[in-house]
Amino acid sequence: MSLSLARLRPQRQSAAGPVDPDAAVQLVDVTKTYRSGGGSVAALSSVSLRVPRAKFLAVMGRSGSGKSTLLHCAAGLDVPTSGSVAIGGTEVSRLSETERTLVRRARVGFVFQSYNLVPSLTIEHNITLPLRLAGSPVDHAWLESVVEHVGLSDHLQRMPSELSGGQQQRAAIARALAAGPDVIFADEPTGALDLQTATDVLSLLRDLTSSLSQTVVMVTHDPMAAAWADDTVVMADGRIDQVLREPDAATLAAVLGGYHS
Ligand SMILES: Nc1ncnc2c1ncn2[C@@H]1O[C@H](COP(=O)(O)OP(=O)(O)OP(=O)(O)O)[C@@H](O)[C@H]1O
Repeated sequence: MSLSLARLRPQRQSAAGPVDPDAAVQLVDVTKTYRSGGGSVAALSSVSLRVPRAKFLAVMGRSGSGKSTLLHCAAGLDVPTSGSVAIGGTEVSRLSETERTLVRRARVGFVFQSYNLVPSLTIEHNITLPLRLAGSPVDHAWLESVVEHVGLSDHLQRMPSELSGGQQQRAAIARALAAGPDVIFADEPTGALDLQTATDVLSLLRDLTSSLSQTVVMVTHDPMAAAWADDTVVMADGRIDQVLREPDAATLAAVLGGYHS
């Protein structure tokens, strides 16, 4: 039997409650437990989170607080032990691995600290790779606008090694945007960049939410980076401990400092 996205249309009801079709991402009562050394670790405990469309959300918290686990579950890379995760109204937490892969390819973009571009492909082919993997046609008008948006129109035929770190990260952002995803997950996207280049990349992510109504969820340790987001959730011991609305970097640094003492 072939799988198609048509079969994975948005649902209105999930085992954990109603799915909100207007949310880009919705977690309801998500728990993730890992077995570890004969015992178990609760990496996420009863996490509920709704990320509206066109929001830029930062996720912070000290090491081990559950940020990566949250990102992996929210992006459909992993399934929760209990609770539900919906992306663009489709409950991914109850799909098979193959179905989740299809949803991810069509609806989720990823940006990583290390860019993860394929070194042997041109920038153009890197950007269109997710579309080709998904067997989707390349919408050239959309692609042109995305490439222009990230400022790489003159670099499409170059190889990744011929670009600066900031340019490579902008190519990775274009790749994440190419399929018109419900949400882009960015994991420490500026961790490898100098301050000015990091500022350019954060300004671009910020701009995507306003000009393209793109939802972005960014995990970061850096209060300066998180300050570019609309809101910041602070994780502690696998829970969302605080939600800060439009905090500035100084407020975030002070709040984060409290978790390290
Ligand atoms: N595969 C795994 N097996 C066992 N325990 C795990 C696994 N993955 C994560 N954990 C544990 O779950 C908890 C949350 O880990 P997670 O990686 O989500 O934290 P984090 O906030 O992303 O940390 P960091 O900032 O260091 O990346 C930690 O106690 C971690 O040791």
